[in-house]
Amino acid sequence: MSQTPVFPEGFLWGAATAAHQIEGSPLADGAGPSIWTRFAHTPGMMLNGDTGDVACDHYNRWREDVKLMRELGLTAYRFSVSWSRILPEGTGRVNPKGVDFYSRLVDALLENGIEPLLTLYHWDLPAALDDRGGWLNRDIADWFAEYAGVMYRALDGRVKKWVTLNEPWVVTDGGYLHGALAPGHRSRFEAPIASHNLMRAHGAAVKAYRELGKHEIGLVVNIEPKYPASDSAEDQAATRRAHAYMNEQYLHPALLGHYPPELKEIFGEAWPDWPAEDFELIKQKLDFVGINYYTRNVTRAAESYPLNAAMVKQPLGTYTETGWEVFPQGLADLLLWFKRTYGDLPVYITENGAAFFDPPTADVDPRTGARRVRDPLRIDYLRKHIGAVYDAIQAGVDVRGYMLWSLLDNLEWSLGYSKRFGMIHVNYATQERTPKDSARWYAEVIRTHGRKL
Ligand SMILES: OC[C@@H]1[C@@H](O)[C@H](O)[C@@H](O)c2nc(CNc3ccccc3)cn21
Repeated sequence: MSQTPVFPEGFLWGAATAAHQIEGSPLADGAGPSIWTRFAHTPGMMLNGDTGDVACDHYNRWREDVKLMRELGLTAYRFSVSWSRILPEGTGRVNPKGVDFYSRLVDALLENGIEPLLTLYHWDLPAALDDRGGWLNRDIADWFAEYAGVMYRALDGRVKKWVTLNEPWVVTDGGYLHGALAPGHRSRFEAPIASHNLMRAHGAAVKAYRELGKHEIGLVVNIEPKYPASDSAEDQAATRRAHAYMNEQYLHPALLGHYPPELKEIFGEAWPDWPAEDFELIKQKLDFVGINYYTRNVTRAAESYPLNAAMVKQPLGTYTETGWEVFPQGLADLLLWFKRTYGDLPVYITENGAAFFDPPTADVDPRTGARRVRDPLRIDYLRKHIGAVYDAIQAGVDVRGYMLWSLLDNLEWSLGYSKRFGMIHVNYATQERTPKDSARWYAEVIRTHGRKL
C-alpha cells in the first residue's frame, strides 16, 4: 500500500459470525436439531468433546453483542440464520419463535446503524433433512427455496443484502469427501452430488428472491490463490487442478453456467454428466459475490486424493494457529483474478481474519480492574490484509465492504473452542466479553475510514 488509504464512500466495515458457532441453545424455543447438533454429540468428532450447546450464548446475549458492535462503530454485521430454528423439520411447519429471534436481532442492528448481511446457510442443515438425504437429495433445491422464502417474507426490506450459501466448497470437501465436518461422509461419489445440489439450491433460492425480494442477493465462496511450487509440468498441472477444484468449482457454474473441465479429470467415473437444465437453474444473475480469504497455497504434484496435489510449507512463512500462511498479497492477487475472470460484479470480503494464541482469560489491571487482551499478531494480519483490499480497489476491483472474521471468539467447528478468531475475547467459563487490542485498532480504522491502517 503506497499511500494513506481512503476507502470508497459507503464502503462497509463489519464483522462476521455464524449461527452454530456463537448462538448456543440449539434446541431452544421449538428449534429442531441440525447436523452439527448431532455431529457434536457423536463421540470422537469434536476436539475435547466441545459442542455448540452453549458457544458464546449469543441466543441470550445478542443485545450485549449488538451494543459492542455499536461501540466499535461497525457499519455492517454478517450473521447466519439457523434453518432448523425456522423450520424444525426443515420444511413445512414454521417456528415463529425462531423467526422472532432473527427479527429482533435485525431490528436492533438497524436501530444501531448497522447494516445486516444475512447468510441463509452456514453449514447447519436441519437433521430432519439429512435423514431424507440432505444435500444428496435433488429435492433439497426446493426445500432450500422454501426456507429462503420464509426468511424473505419475514425480513426483506430490513435485510437488504442476502447470501444463499456460505462456502459450498467446505460443505462438500469437509462434509462429504474427507468427513472432517458434518455430516461426516467420506465418498468421492457423494461429493460431486452434494456439490451440485448445493449449487442447484443456490440457484433456486436466488430465483425465489427475484419473485419475493426487492434488494440484493449473492453467494459466498472461500477461495485461495494457488501458486506452483516450480515451473515443472507436473507442478503446473497440479496447481491447475487445485485452482479449479477450490476456486472455480462454484464460481464457474454460478457466474458462467458450466464447471471447469478439470473436475471431470479429478473425479473421473465419480463425476456425473449433469442435465443441461441444471445450469439454467444454477446460473442466476447475482448482485454481488462474497469472498472469504484466509491464506494462499503453494502447490506441487503429489500422490493425494482426489487432487494429486499437495501444499508446500514456506520455510520463511508466518503461520496462524490453524496452520495457514499469512500472505496478504494473495488477497490482492485473488481479487484481480476474480475481476479478470468474472468481470465487474461487486465483491464483499465476507470473511478475513486469523487465529493466533489468545489466553482463556483476559489480563486484569490490578489498579483499575480494566480487562485487556493483547493480540499484536492479529493486528498485523488485519492491517496487511485490509491494505491488500485497498490495493485491489486502487487497481479497479469493485470491493464494497470488509467483514472481519470474527466478531467473537467462537466454536471453530470440529476444532471446538481451541482456536480463537475473534476481535472480541470470550471467557467461556463466564461468557465475559473483552474487546481485544485488535478490536480497538479496527474501531480506529473504521472511524478514519481506513486512513489509520
Ligand atoms: O476457520 C475459520 C472460519 C470458520 O470459522 C467459518 O465458519 C468459515 O466460514 C470459514 N471458512 C474458512 C475458509 N477456509 C477453510 C478451509 C478449510 C476448512 C475450513 C475452512 C475459514 N473459516
